[in-house]
Amino acid sequence: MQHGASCSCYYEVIETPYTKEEKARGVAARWDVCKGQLVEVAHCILIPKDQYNEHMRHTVLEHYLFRFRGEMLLCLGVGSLFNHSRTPSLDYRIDREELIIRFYAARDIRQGEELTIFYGNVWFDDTGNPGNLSSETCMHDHMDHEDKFLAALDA
Ligand SMILES: C[S@@+](CC[C@H](N)C(=O)[O-])C[C@H]1O[C@@H](n2cnc3c(N)ncnc32)[C@H](O)[C@@H]1O
Repeated sequence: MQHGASCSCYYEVIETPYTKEEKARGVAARWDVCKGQLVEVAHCILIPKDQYNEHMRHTVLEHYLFRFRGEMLLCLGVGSLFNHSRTPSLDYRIDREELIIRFYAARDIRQGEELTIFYGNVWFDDTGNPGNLSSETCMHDHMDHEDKFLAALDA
């Protein structure tokens, strides 16, 4: 079921009953998307390290931050609503200078399919159960992710 007004973009926000938020959402493709297609350009807010350590890591936002080379980014818009999958339909690249995350189709995606990203190995097992999260570990661990993405595009 769609939430809110529709738009001309590639996605729509959907309900995801398998996630446990009070209002559980994810993102789905509004139509077929080809591998490599740029799906979303999301602007981010850089979280100063001291503010992250003293405040944000103790809040729900800890579950929404992207870590990039030791820094924390809060991704605006639907960039914060992509759920995790071990076989994600999206990959992403972080532009630290512009504070932008670009999300690309990691493979051909069918209309209605959920748009997911890979959060990193610590978060969920294949059944969606919480993984071995430590308070030091943040949601989207970008380390060595770009190589994987570029390899996928070249395949
Ligand atoms: C970045 S948010 C994703 C959007 C979130 N579903 C929402 O409605 O706000 C990350 C949170 O979504 C949930 N989540 C994401 N992927 C999941 C999955 N594969 N299985 C279960 N919960 C998931 C977890 O609660 C996680 O803390």
